[in-house]
Amino acid sequence: MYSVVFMTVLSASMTSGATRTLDAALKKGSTILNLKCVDAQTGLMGKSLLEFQSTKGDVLLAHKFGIHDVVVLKPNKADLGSPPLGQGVVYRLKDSSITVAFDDIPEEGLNSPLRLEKGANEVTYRRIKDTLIQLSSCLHFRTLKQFLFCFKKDAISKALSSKNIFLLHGPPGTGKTTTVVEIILQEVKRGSKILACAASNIAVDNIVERLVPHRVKLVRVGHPARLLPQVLDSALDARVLRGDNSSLANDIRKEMKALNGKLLKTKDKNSRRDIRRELKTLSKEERERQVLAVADVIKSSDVVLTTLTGALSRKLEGTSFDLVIIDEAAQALEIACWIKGDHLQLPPTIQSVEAEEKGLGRTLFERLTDLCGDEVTSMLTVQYRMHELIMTWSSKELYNSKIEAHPCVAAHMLYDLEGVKKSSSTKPTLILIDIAGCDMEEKKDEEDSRMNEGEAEVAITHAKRLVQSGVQASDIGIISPYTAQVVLLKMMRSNEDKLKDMEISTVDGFQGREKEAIIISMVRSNSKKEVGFLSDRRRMNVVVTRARRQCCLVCDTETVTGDGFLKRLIEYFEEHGEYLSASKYGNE
Ligand SMILES: Nc1ncnc2c1ncn2[C@@H]1O[C@H](COP(=O)(O)OP(=O)(O)OP(=O)(O)O)[C@@H](O)[C@H]1O
Repeated sequence: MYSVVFMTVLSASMTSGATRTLDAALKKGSTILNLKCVDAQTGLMGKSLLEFQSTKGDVLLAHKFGIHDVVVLKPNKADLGSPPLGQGVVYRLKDSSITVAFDDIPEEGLNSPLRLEKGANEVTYRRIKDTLIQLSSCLHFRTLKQFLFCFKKDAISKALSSKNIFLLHGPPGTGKTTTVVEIILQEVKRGSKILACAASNIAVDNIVERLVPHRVKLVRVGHPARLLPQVLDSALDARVLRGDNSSLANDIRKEMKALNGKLLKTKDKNSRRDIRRELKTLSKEERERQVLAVADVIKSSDVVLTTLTGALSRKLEGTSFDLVIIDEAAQALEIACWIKGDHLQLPPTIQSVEAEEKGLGRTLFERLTDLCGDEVTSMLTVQYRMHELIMTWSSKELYNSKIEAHPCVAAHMLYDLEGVKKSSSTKPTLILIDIAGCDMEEKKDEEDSRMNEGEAEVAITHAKRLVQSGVQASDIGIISPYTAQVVLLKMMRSNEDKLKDMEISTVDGFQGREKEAIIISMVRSNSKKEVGFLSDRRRMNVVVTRARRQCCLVCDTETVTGDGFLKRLIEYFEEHGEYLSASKYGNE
């Protein structure tokens, strides 16, 4: 019964985001029309990188494509539901071009006008659906009642000695990821082969980044265009290229590159067919070599890291593991994981309201917590990230005041960092910059995401002041819950050379990560006091607790205090931090 409900809601979740007409897709920015292919290269570990530009002018029309998005390529005039020429992942974006990584170069149609559509990740969908079918015949939740739950001081030894399932729960900064890394290191020493997964690519990359300095034999399985640049060296494709089979595969790729170039220039139909045939043969040969090379890399790795759905990759078929670790399990769809997390941080992202209402939003982590009641409410309580003032709001609001700050971080200040001066910008731990009454109303973009230009300017100004006081740009992060605001902030950053290493992202891009200084741009500013999903406690909990030494909140207090939860947040900042009006925080 449970699986039938899931199957229905899963389909609902897949179809709810679909656009019904081309006009609507254009309006939503989920389609780019009138493109021509201007370059084809073999790169990024054997993928075909095709660059597209507008047939009409220099700059691409406004769109909502982002790096890592799954896209499909179609002839310009094809019907909305028609089969694509190919499916790929956005690899590079410029104002005037978009580069997509394809597994294979599309066979036909590259010489005619083209369009790109944002696509659903069908591989993920198919894998989840297959898993659900398999689970429906063998799922017995009650057998999961036996598991361990413990405090961090015992966490590593208990995890190492537990026979079946071990569940680790901890509020922000209490060292869950650090503990997972330590467990992996110790298990590797004991000769275990480990599969480490998480719901999102970024959470997997966090573990890879922390393991790399320990020189563990590891491999990160996943599409290279979707990985953080810092972990590309550990990617399966990179390791395959460094393997024994790689020199032959390299020669094949060089040949393919030359042929791809020739294909673009050739007009004669027969010659084009011959080239395509040759490319097909080469591509097959390369793939066979790759299968062997991939098997070698997986076999020789002690730790394999991938997303939950990536773990169902054919590349891992036939490999067995001694230990499976699921990081950020509280953010994972139950179907996707069969355990570490915090159910008071980000929940899974679900597109369909119907799917969420019918139970897709519930995670295995929550289910286990509920099933076992008080037995499982123990949690790690000492955190090693935040100044006490930053931590206390989250602790009181979400964890019954149970979190403590370790003395090594409880009073650490921004100006304690090497090279940072004590200034009016670096002295406060909490800053509230109020845009109320400053004529900085929110706006909607074409896809209904919200932005606030005035607020973005204030956030950038504060970041510049921090840098002037000696804070490294790479130690600063700006988080906004709205994608349109993130895009706007990134555009503003591109004009500020000194801020180029500052990270700007939505909340999801920051889960599991931290920065010395975090600036939050809340965006909402309207007379109706509408706050949308800002009132999601779990989301705001993640945002505030990414900050180690300073948390700066930029918002319209008149608007956001319309919500009781946000009102308490504002009052906390007013009471314990520095209050400034945006009018006195002029642009520089
Ligand atoms: N025992 C420890 N001693 C000193 N520092 C620690 C210890 N454990 C963790 N840390 C540091 O505390 C910070 C937070 O750790 P970590 O990222 O592992 O926490 P987390 O529980 O996974 O956080 P979150 O869920 O909020 O992302 C990191 O900077 C980490 O290096």
